[in-house]
Amino acid sequence: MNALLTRVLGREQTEGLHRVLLWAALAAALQGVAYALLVPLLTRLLGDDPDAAWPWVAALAAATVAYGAVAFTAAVRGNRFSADLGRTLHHRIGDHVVALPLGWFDGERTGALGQLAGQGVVQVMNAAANLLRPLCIAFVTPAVVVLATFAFDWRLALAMLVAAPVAAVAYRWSGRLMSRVDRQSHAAAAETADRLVEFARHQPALRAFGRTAEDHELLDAALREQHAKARAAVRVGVPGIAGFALAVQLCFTCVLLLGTVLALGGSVGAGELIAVLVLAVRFVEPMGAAAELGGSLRMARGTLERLDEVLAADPLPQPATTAPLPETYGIELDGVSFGYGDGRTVLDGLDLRVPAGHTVALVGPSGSGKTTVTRLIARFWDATGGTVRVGGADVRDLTTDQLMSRLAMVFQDVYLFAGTIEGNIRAGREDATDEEVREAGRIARVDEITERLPDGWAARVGEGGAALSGGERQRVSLARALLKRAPVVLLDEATSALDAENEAAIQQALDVLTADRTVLVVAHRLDTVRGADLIAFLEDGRVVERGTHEELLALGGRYAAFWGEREQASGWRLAARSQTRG
Ligand SMILES: Nc1ncnc2c1ncn2[C@@H]1O[C@H](COP(=O)(O)OP(=O)(O)OP(=O)(O)O)[C@@H](O)[C@H]1O
Repeated sequence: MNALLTRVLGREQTEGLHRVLLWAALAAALQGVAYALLVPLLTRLLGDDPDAAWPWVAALAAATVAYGAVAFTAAVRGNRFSADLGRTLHHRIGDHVVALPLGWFDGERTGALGQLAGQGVVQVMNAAANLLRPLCIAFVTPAVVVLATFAFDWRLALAMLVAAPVAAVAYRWSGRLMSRVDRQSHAAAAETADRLVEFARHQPALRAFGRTAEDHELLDAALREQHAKARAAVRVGVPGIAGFALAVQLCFTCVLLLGTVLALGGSVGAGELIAVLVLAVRFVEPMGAAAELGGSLRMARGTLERLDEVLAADPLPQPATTAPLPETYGIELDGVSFGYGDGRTVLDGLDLRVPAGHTVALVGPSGSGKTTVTRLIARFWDATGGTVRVGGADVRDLTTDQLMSRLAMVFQDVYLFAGTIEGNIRAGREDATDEEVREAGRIARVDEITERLPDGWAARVGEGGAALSGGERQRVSLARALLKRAPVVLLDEATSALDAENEAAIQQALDVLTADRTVLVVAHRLDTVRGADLIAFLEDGRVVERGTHEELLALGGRYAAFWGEREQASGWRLAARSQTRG
């Protein structure tokens, strides 16, 4: 457990936790001492000379005041520690997650991570603030009570001591039962959370296909599974908790019986018996509370284990020493192989060169790996074989900042941050002047959009840019790329057709963005393909043909066939359009 804590919380916070535990244990011990003082106090009070009780009253008062002060300090420290812990955990998760390869963030993990960083961290914080003290009381107070009883009557103390392992065994048994169902319930809850997020996010698509909550099968199945697990938790959990409570009560009854037998035998007086019974109650009560605390403690432990898994995921390795920044800006892929981890090979010994200042177009059938090539250059993933170089430097020898400062990326799925239009453009280069930001905006014709909006450049774009149209989002993202002024441009051309206004604006911005740059373009427009300095035709993760448009047409191979199909398709589109107009 300690190793798990150190891994997840870090050394400093684990030491902090030990200090909080120490204060809580001290408070619990003082509470035990106060209870123990009841024995001589009650014995004197119920005996022949009640005045002899006064010194014990004073001792009890002193122990109670000391307990109050220490318990208050323990509570304050516990709460302060809990707040620090929340911050630390969020930082640790954040720092680690930003260094993970993008391959780590598949749909399921993202949902689970959200739950872990939100609900999970709160659970651990609550455990630190509200669980440690009662837990110490549950174990330390009874221990002090047993020790005190030894001073008074060793037979009763022994009976309590025997009762402790019985209760401990029952506690472990009920805990084991519960933790199995806890794990299953948690997995079911995480799956339901994922499906709910998916259901909420993809409402347009679901509605378009007439899917309501009832017939969204995945969500429905997840909800059913969660319900079943919740019922199983009750089925298994209730006997566990009841069994533990029974064991505790049995122990108490045994002590009670023994005390009564001893009192009847005359070896213990009535006053002592009452005192010892009070102690016995104080002995079993905190142990009973342990059963309820156990559930929350197990959940906190489960959360720590899941956090441990996240923190154990290998980050994208960063170079030990920083390589000098490349002077030239060509791209080279040498014998690059890659798969997404599902056993399928996506790129298979791929060789590709984009000389500095040239434009290479990647074409090929859908799924041939064109987008994957751009992702490996941007090091969203590391190639499993071969080398990817930018400006002659292996991308693995460059820090993320170095590599990203070289690249401007324009991908199909544009994401805008939920800020203003201006803020989104500025994200391309934070230290750009206002004039530079506006200039980039003007080139991508974002000014035409801001003129229409009441807040102009300060108009908010909504989450992911939802307040703008698809074409408008692309224009803002292009302005962002333009502002970056990176020497290497990776471009995944949009496949979807845009209206004439957006199309013209985007083309104009792209012309500026790619002029005199090293450009690798996943090309879909025939003009882009034809205008490239070199075309690489990809099939099954390899470059099967390369050359200029004319050379490849003359070759009469895969590219020529592809070109023929595309031309025919665009001919059909043109014909269809002129027919509808006519
Ligand atoms: N994140 C991912 N996880 C698993 N497999 C993936 C992932 N992204 C792509 N693939 C798979 O890798 C293969 C290549 O995909 P890629 O997107 O590179 O192809 P593409 O040539 O760009 O296709 P398209 O022209 O349709 O965009 C495909 O079979 C695809 O299913």
